[in-house]
Amino acid sequence: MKLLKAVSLNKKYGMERGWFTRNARSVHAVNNLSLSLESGETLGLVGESGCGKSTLARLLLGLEKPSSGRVMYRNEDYTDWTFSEMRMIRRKMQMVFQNSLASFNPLFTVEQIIGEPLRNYGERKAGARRATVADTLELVGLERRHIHRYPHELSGGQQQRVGIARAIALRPELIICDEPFSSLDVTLRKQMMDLLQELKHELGLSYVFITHDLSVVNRFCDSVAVMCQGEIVEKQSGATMLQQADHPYTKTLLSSVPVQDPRLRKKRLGEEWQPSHSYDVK
Ligand SMILES: Nc1ncnc2c1ncn2[C@@H]1O[C@H](COP(=O)(O)OP(=O)(O)OP(=O)(O)O)[C@@H](O)[C@H]1O
Repeated sequence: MKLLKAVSLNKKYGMERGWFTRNARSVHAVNNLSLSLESGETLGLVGESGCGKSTLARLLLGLEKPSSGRVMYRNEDYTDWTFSEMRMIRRKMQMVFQNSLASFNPLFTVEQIIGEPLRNYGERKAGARRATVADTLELVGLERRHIHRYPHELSGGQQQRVGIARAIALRPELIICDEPFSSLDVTLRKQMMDLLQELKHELGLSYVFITHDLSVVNRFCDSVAVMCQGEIVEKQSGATMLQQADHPYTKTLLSSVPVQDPRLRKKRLGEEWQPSHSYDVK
C-alpha cells in the first residue's frame, strides 16, 4: 500500500514579484522529483548540503506548496488543500527536527510539550493528556520524573527523545526525520536509531529519514534516494546502494563520507581500511 507519493514536484524560490525579490536569483530547490513510500518502509534521503532535502520534507508535510507537481497521502491528493483541510493528514504525518530544543517553547515543561499536539487535536481533559504523555515518555525511554522538567534541564539526548515523544504523541503513521541525531555523539546516535527501530515495530511507523550519514542508511533504511541539485539521481535498496552505486554523484558521495562499513569501503573503493578513520555505529 502506497503511503506517500510525490509526482513531478518542483519548488522554485525567488520567483515572487516585488521590489525585494525583483533582482534576486531564483533557486530551483526541488526539480521534477517523483518518489513513493510504502507503508512500513524506511526511506533514507541523502545528499549534500543545499540539494533540497529539507525543502522536499516541507513539501511532503504540506508546510509549503510546490510550484508544480502533486503530493498524495494514501491516494488522497492534498497538494491544494488549505491549512485547515491539512489537519487530518498532519495528524498522521509528524516531524522530528535536527535541533529539537530550538523547536520547543522554552516556557513549556516536558508534559506541556508532549501534551500540546494532544490538546490541539481535541484532548481537553488534563488527566487523559497526562496519562498519554506518561505512556509516551515510557515508549521513548524517559522516566516519569522528567515530566516536570523544562527543555534546558535535559541533556541533548533527552531533548531528542522529547522531540520523538512529541512526534509520536498522536500515534502517527509516518515520521519525517530531518537529520535528527547529527548533533549527538556516536553512542547516543546508535541508541536513538535503536529507539526509532523499536518504535517502528511497536507503533507500525514508516519513516522518511534525511541524513548525511551513510552508515545510518546501511543499518536502518529499506531504501535510499540520493538527491543532487533538487533531483533524485538514484534510488535503491539501502544495502545495494553501498555495494553497487550507479550514478557518479553517488560514488562521489560514498567516497567523501568517512562513515562506512569497512568491508564495503574496501570493496567499493579498493582502499585499505584504517580502523582509526572509521566511526561506524554498528
Ligand atoms: N525559503 C527559502 N527561500 C529561498 N531559498 C530557499 C528557501 N529555502 C531553501 N532555499 C534554498 O533552496 C536550496 C535547498 O535548500 P534546503 O534547505 O532544502 O537544502 P538541504 O539539502 O536540506 O540542505 P542542508 O542539508 O544544509 O539542510 C538552497 O539553495 C536554499 O538556499
